[in-house]
Amino acid sequence: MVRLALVVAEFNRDITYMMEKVAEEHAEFLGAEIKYKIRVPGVFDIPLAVKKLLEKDDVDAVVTIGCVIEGETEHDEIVMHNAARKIADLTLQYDKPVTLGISGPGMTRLQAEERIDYGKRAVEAAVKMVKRLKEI
Ligand SMILES: Nc1c(NC[C@H](O)[C@H](O)[C@H](O)CO)[nH]c(=O)[nH]c1=O
Ligand SMILES: CC(=O)[C@@H](O)COP(=O)(O)O
Repeated sequence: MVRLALVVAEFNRDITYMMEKVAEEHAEFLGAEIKYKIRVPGVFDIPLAVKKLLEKDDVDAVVTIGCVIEGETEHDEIVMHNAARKIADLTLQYDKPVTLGISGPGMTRLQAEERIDYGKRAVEAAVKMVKRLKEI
């Protein structure tokens, strides 16, 4: 059984809550176990939580869930690009899949509501990566 950990950003909680539930439902459908779930204030805060979870021996992969919605400035770009870069760095550093279930940047709230399935996609990718990496 694939053992997952979820890191969920609370910022835009009305949207990330739905992303979280869809992701959990898909993990159950795939027969994967969610061993840990941690909520963080926002997407920018995700990498440290990912690092702590990757250090656990009973975690095969980490799924990140969040939603970055544009404001009046380009702050959304800063949040997303830095978080995404560190997430990519961590997956290579710890040799475990860390998948990106974070929508945005440059996104309106309506566009975010249309992308609730990003968390589901990230669960799918995490399970596939764990299984396929074991084959090589
Ligand atoms: N604007 C969004 C944020 N901003 C907050 C940061 O992610 C972070 O929590 C803060 O800078 C403190 O470290 N976060 C999101 O998840 N989504 C946004 O649209
Ligand atoms: C992406 C965010 O943090 C967002 O709340 C920033 O809004 P603003 O660009 O208006 O400061």
